[in-house]
Amino acid sequence: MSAEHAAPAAAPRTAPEPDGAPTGVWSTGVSRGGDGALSVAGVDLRELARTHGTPAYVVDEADLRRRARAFATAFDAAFAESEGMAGADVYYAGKAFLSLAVARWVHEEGLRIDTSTAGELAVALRAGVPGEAIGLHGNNKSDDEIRTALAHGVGRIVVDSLAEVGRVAALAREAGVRAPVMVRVTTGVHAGGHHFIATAHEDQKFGLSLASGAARKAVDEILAHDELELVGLHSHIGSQIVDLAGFAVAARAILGLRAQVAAETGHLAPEVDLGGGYGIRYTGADDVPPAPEQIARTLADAVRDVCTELGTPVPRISVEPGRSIAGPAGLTLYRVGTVKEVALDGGGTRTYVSVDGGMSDNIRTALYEAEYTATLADRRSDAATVTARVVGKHCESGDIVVRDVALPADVRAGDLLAVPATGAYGRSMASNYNLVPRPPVLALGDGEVRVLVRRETVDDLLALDLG
Ligand SMILES: Cc1ncc(COP(=O)(O)O)c(C=O)c1O
Ligand SMILES: N[C@@H](CCCC[NH3+])C(=O)O
Repeated sequence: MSAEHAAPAAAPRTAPEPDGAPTGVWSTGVSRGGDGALSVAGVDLRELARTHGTPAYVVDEADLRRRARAFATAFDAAFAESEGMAGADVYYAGKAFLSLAVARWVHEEGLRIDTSTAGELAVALRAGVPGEAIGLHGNNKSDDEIRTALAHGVGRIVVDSLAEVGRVAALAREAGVRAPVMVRVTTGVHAGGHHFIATAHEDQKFGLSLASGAARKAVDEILAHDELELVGLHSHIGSQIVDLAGFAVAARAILGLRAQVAAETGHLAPEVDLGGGYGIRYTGADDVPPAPEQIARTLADAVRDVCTELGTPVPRISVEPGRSIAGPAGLTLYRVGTVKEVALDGGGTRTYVSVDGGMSDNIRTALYEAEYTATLADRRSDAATVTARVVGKHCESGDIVVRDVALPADVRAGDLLAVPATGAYGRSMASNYNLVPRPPVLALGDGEVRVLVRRETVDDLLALDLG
């Protein structure tokens, strides 16, 4: 279990102060001014709230770009062909957060894009990312999704079931193309911050099992279809992982399958994708996750060692980080409304601080018991701290944004609260529960604000309702 989901400390902590460190909970562009207000990339969040309203997702463009570039640089270096490797590609996992601008940014920084639905695929294509630099995942792809992927020449369709082999082959035949496919292999490695986000153990919906022989069967069926080109094998073990050991175990398993297939069929898969899932910090009390350089080096060592043992050439490697690129680059800015003190059974009190968003803009606390922290964003306070819980405005007692945090006792209606590390799986998992319009995504850079995704309005919601 990762620190993200560890039992809360007895006394809640205050949020760490922004310090510009890339390993902190805040993006590197966050700072607190002399008057106590937070700013991001030179933009004062009080001014941002006045002009654009709250709640709002705030993205630090330079920080997101830097994280994307760090992955590209680290993997290029660790898998450099001069080192006896066959190179590496980094695919940004669009499910973390995808918009036209973000797709362009990460592509400009040297990344490809991993998509898992027609919607994500459409955004990546509209952003101008070439089909060959896009991958398509999905455990239940529609014919239309597969057709669109083939029509745009995506670089890989990651096959997730035996039934999909024949379907992709038929649609490739219909389109008159040869489909580049990978097989998503479940290696049996159980990893991830919460059991809902672990993806490579046997009893879940993703992939084809290595242990049962289903993965091998898919490989054989693909090799028997002229319309399909087996470009590689894929493993994704889970998400919010801070211990890299599981990746090495999965790499060993998947490289073993690749060697076995090569020995028995003569087909040596040119590529192996080791998935995403690298963890980030959410509270500051959690472990410092490995940096891209360490991740790339660890994976490169594991791949090199296993291939040497197996006597097979090293494949081209790809990875699919999402959270570790978008997560720390974002924060959510809320306005405090009702503040209520509640007596606790065992004595003491808890201060419920209601904000103008909640589980509709961040479902992760309710869904995974994820931990976050929060701080006043518009002022400094010297008041003693109280045990606080930041909650939303939804009709649900589980509508919690931050379960436990120490906030100044004078926290009051009208204050601004910032919750860090919400750049991944915040907006992308947002809902309209209670018909609450979803917040905008605002990119901040060089003192400028750019609206990446505008705020939804009640009229937007009514426009969908045809009576
Ligand atoms: C296949 C696949 N690739 C990549 C990712 C991205 O994971 P993360 O955002 O944790 O890096 C996921 C999500 O867990 C996934 O399912
Ligand atoms: N949505 C998850 C992780 C993605 C799982 C995708 N396989 C989260 O917020 O942590």
